[in-house]
Amino acid sequence: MSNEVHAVGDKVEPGSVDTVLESVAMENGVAAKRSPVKDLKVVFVLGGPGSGKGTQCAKIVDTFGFVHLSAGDLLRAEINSGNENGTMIQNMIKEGKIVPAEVTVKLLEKAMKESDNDKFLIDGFPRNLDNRKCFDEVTGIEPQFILFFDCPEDEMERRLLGRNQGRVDDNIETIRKRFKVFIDSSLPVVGHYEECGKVHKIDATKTPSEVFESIKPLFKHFKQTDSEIQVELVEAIKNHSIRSTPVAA
Ligand SMILES: Nc1ncnc2c1ncn2[C@@H]1O[C@H](COP(=O)(O)OP(=O)(O)OP(=O)(O)O)[C@@H](O)[C@H]1O
Ligand SMILES: Nc1ccn([C@@H]2O[C@H](COP(=O)(O)O)[C@@H](O)[C@H]2O)c(=O)n1
Repeated sequence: MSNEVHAVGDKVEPGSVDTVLESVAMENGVAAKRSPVKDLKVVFVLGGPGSGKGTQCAKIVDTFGFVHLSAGDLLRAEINSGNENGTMIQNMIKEGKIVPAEVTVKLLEKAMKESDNDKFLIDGFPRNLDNRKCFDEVTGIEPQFILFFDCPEDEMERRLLGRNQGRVDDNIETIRKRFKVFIDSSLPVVGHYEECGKVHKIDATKTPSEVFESIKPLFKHFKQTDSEIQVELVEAIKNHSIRSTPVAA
C-alpha cells in the first residue's frame, strides 16, 4: 500500500481536495499521488464491551470527518460474505474470543486502501498485543493516540443487555467471557500505549453527549478550516506545476 497511486477514476468526494488535484492531474496526463500508508492518521478506540465506542465513533465521524472502521463489524461482515474464514470467525465471536490477528489486520488494511480518506478511527482494535504487533508489521502505522473509554462492568453489562441489535454475543454468558478477555488481553495493550504517553482516558459513564464533549478537544486539531484546505490545495498545485515545468535546453 505504500506510495499508493490514486488512479484517475477512483471514487472521490465532489469538491474535495482530491477531486481538484485529480482534475489538475488529468489535464497534465498523470495520476495524482496519494499519501503513503504511513501518512494515514489513525486513532485506536479502545474500552470494554459496551463502553460506548461505536456510539462515540459515529459522532466523531459526523463532526471531524474520520472514517469509522469497527474491527468487530468487519469481522461480522466477513461471516456474512460466505468467506472460508466465516465459520471460524463466527465461533470465535460467539465465544468472545479474539480472532487471529492476520485475519483482522487484512480486513482493516483492505478497508483503508479502498477509502479516499486519510483519517481513520479504528474501533475495538488492537484487542491484544498480537493485534498490535501484526498491524505495525503490516502497515507501519503508528497511531496518533488511543481513545480509551473507561466504564465499570456493571454499567457495560446493563448497556449490552439492553442493546437489542440481535448480536450473538450480547448474552450474559458471552458478555462475562468478553469482560475476562478485555481484562486479560486488551488492558495490556492500553498499558503499552500508556507507557508511550498516547492514551487519553475518558469517563464513559456520562451521557453520550457529555462523553462527546469531553473527547471533542482531542480531535479539534484534525478539523481543517476552509482556508487551511485552500492553502493545501494551492501548495499542491504549485508543487505540481514546478514538477511539470520542462527544463529549458
Ligand atoms: N454514554 C452512554 N450512556 C448510556 N448508554 C450508552 C452510552 N453510550 C452508548 N450507550 C448504549 O450502550 C450500548 C452499547 O454501546 P456501543 O455499541 O456504542 O458500545 P461499544 O463499546 O461499541 O460495544 P461493543 O464493544 O460491544 O461493540 C448501546 O445500546 C448504546 O446505545
Ligand atoms: N480486534 C478484534 C475485534 C473484535 N473481535 C471479535 O469480535 C467480537 C465483537 O467485537 P466488538 O468490537 O464489535 O465488540 C469480539 O468479542 C471478538 O470476538 C476480534 O476478534 N478482534
